[in-house]
Amino acid sequence: MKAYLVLDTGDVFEGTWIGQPSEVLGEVVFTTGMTGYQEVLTDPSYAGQIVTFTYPLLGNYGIVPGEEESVRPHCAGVILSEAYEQADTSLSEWLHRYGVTGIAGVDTRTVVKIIREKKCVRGVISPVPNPHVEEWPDPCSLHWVSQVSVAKPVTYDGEPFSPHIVLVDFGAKASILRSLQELGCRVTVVPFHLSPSEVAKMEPDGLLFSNGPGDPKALLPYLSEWVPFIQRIPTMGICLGHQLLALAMGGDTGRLSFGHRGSNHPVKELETGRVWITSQNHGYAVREESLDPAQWRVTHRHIHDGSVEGIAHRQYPILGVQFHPEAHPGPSDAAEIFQRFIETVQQKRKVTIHVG
Ligand SMILES: NC(=O)CC[C@H](N)C(=O)O
Repeated sequence: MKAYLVLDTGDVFEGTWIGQPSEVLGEVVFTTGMTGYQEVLTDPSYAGQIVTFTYPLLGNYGIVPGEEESVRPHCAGVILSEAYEQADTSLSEWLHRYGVTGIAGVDTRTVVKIIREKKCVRGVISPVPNPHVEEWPDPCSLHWVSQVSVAKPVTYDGEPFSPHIVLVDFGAKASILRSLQELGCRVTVVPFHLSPSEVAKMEPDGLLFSNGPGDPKALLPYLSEWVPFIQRIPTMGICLGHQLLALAMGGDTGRLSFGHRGSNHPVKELETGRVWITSQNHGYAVREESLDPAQWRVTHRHIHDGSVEGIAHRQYPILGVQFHPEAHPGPSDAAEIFQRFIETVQQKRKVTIHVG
């Protein structure tokens, strides 16, 4: 049986199935990393999306236990050129185990060119070349975050006297938790819908708003409640979390013309002029013109399109980064962001202890 990739632009690609043969639909995005397919496929931020890998060979180093970013793959589907099937655990077997659908043998270069030209492209992986689509999934639905956030709070002990960070889970990658643990922190991961006053009872020294899937505006109803807390408790946001902090404080977000996804995105730190190669996965970004310069400082910018990649509040201890300092996949040039956040947390603790 043949597999077809049918785009809403009218383009049709014929290929072969990998993973679980079934019909899936979603936004078609592309990622440019040369390695790290397992981390990409298990990154919860891809929930609802069909991911095209631009690197032409996938599966060549198998599936490596411990390299997951969550317990299972979350993307709706996978598009690739060639799948290598000789590894101990093959990619196709692994996708099949989790019911994830994929199509191989696709001219991914052409798919990417179409996305770059048309900006937002939706598609279907189907056993027929003319599938009937009743309704496209809505990226601005709460469904995506709801299905990837933890069900109830979980605490991970840290080193004695270490700060307590509450990680608000919108679909957090495991490497974010690991990065905080490496710095000795005690971490409590909480569901995204837990009320901020419940979180405050946990006496966090710092808050971290995680990455996650979908349009950040789906979370608007939850944000105003957080404002008094993020003005008081040092808070950092990563990717979706960064977008949410901007929205909460009156900023706006919008779609990029096409997303930044891959392990090779250059970002400039404006204060030092240093360029980091960063890991990225986002289709939305904070709109610079929506940020009041009296309140916000843009700290990082994408070298390719100049979009906002980092912000810091001038008055409150809030910082956000659009890229992924936890890497996985990709380089750890930006890992020091965690260090800086924890320093701010420690500073605030000292002041509080001193004053209190
Ligand atoms: N990795 C993320 O957190 C992605 C954020 C958001 N879903 C976007 O696409 O922009």
